[in-house]
Amino acid sequence: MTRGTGAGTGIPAHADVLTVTMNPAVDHTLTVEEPLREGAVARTDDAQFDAGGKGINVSQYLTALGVEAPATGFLGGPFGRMIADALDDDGVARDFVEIDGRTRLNTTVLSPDGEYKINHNGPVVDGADVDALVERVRDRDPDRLVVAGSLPRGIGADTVDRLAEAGPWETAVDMGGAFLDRFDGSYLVCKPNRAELAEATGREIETLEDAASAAAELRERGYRYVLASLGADGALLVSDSGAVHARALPVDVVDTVGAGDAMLSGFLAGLARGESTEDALRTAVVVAARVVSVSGTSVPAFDDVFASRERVTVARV
Ligand SMILES: O=P(O)(O)OC[C@@]1(O)O[C@H](CO)[C@@H](O)[C@@H]1O
Repeated sequence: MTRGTGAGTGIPAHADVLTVTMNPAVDHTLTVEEPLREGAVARTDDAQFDAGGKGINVSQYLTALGVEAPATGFLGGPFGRMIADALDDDGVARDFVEIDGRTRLNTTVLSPDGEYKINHNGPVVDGADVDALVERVRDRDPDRLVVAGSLPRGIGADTVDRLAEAGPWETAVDMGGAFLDRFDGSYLVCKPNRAELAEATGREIETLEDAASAAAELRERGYRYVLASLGADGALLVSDSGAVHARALPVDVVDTVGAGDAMLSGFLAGLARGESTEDALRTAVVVAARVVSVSGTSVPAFDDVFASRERVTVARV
């Protein structure tokens, strides 16, 4: 059955966490047995389609972790309907603004020689769509708002500040490095990866100490926490009490798509459960390890995530 892309059923009147994905995507993951060759057609039986876009992934991961986290943003066209249907099927509440443009399709190719990702820039969104989105967020009056992923054409960093300042909620952002020093508001947390941290601060990041001092500099620009995802080097959390590093867990990586979203989800789930920030960092690392062990942005089993956090070693930097 095809349903509309706007509001689903079961959207709560008040949300603990509400995610905003302004540029959602269907994530198309293809696995090929041979490296791609120019001029040759690669064929595969192995194709997967997931509802994606960073905020949508956070909603899916948080919902699976037991934290109610409806999703909003912009959806349109056939891929928008696929995403709406997938969220309904997975029990993730949604309340999107329907746009005239088409939601995008992003492709990941998993090949023996590596992981290739191609992201479309997405549709154009206009001022009336943004006004409608601000109203959706106000209607849900969340405790925490997560604004994540790239912005569709026609939208700038000021829209993120507008969403953050439209009510009393705390806002987490997960966006490209070029944006992270452009916001005027105060934010709960940002989650750069190493490249984004380097881009946001104009610094070279080679060591953990480099990452910690770049994150401390970024924090001064309006974030209570900077949660930096460092891939195989684990994660770093910088707050007003200094920098803490968590080692990554050993894991067989299938692909890294969604790893950062998983890390932010684990951190927010930890905070929602009243964990200390160090324990929330541990939870973040466990959730990210689970997500990289499955392909695409599908949701892995999270059964004993909270018990497993004791396996993560943390140390002050
Ligand atoms: O183009 P953006 O918005 O920066 O990133 C979009 C995206 O790559 O991020 C998610 C993984 O983090 C995927 O679900 C999705 O395809």
